[in-house]
Amino acid sequence: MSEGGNCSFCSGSLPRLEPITPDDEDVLKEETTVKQQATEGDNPNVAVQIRGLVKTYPGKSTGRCCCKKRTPPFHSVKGLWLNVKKDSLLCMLGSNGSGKTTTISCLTGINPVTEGDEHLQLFANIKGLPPAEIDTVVEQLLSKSKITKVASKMRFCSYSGGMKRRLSVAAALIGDPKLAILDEPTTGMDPITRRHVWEIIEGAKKGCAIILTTHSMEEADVLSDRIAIMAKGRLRCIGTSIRLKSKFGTGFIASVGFSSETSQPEAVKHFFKSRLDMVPKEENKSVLTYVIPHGKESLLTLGLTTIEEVFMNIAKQAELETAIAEGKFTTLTLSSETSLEVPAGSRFVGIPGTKSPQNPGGIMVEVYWEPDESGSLCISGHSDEMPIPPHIQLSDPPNTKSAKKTRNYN
Ligand SMILES: Nc1ncnc2c1ncn2[C@@H]1O[C@H](COP(=O)(O)OP(=O)(O)OP(=O)(O)O)[C@@H](O)[C@H]1O
Repeated sequence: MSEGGNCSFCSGSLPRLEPITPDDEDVLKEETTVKQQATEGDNPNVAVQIRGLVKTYPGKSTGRCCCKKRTPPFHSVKGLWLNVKKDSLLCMLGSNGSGKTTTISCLTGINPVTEGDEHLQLFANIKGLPPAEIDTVVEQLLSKSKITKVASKMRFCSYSGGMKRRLSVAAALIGDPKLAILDEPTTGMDPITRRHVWEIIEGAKKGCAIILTTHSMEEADVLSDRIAIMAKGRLRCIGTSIRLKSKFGTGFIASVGFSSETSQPEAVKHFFKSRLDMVPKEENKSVLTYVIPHGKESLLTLGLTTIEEVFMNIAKQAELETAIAEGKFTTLTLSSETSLEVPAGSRFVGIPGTKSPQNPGGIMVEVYWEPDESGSLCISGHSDEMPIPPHIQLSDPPNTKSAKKTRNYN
């Protein structure tokens, strides 16, 4: 399919996006499976198949009259191959601007695609309910979405944002559709209402394929059969929550809580130090948190890391790639007040000029990142300075200006 009438720069046609081979084995496998199924014919277990979706927005005009310029075209989705299976929920995660809504808008036809097919093996039922069933169904809808009798007499426009969303989710799922697409269905809901909506969604999975986008990692963990994480318009990983946690999590999280002042955090710290040679990742009055690397888990009984950590690792990797490609750097100010320019998302940063006979590799810090309100990564802190351990690989940045300040990162 093509997006007729949209001209880019001066040529009148949007530039084609060169196919990008995924780095991740599961993303590559998904792409290969979809391509194979597309050639061989329909797969009865698949409700929606996205075949090489590309969405390119034309550049915008800036300036006036003779000074008019166009910004370059922007590839919002860069070749997405994805199966959504029947009777299951696929959750799409991604930072702001990663391309989730664009994908959904292309799927629902709100937005024309630039390249690719979307192939719906099952269409959502047009809800042609028999008139005799309508009253019962409406009552079920209101009770499922926990809209009270008083509220049911109010106009929809005077509902709160949370009530509107709750009713919209129930309305989307009523009448047993075969496919439901829910774009951030629980945004802005209080935790209790959110749980009601989760129950509605969970109950609707049988007989229905659901595509859901969210910024809530807990929601993704609770509801998903598979999770797809997008970054910068590309699918970066796909799989069950357990698969992603064991593949992308740095290990296991152990949180040790202290219920009274008589508890002994020092004894716990000593245990972890002597048994696993580890210091707490986070520490406050009542909890010590440790990240146990893969390989050491057999020494303790542990739970897997969270989807939030998986998401942050994927987002950091994507930011790092872009920062390196575009030469974008962020200022890291160390406790010693030294400032270094580091690519966004870099985890281990070597400090220039710290090589010594005691520390022949030099000194480094681990940098902590968190998303800001717009979803971009910003520095939330850094570890104490420490000698660079032999197993940590730091590479030289390509930016010579910054290389003067920051020699190493990864
Ligand atoms: N009409 C448009 N013209 C140009 N660029 C657009 C347009 N719509 C979206 N984009 C760009 O496409 C990218 C993907 O946007 P999209 O809304 O799909 O992201 P998202 O993952 O849904 O983000 P969010 O979590 O904030 O909803 C963004 O960089 C956005 O600025």
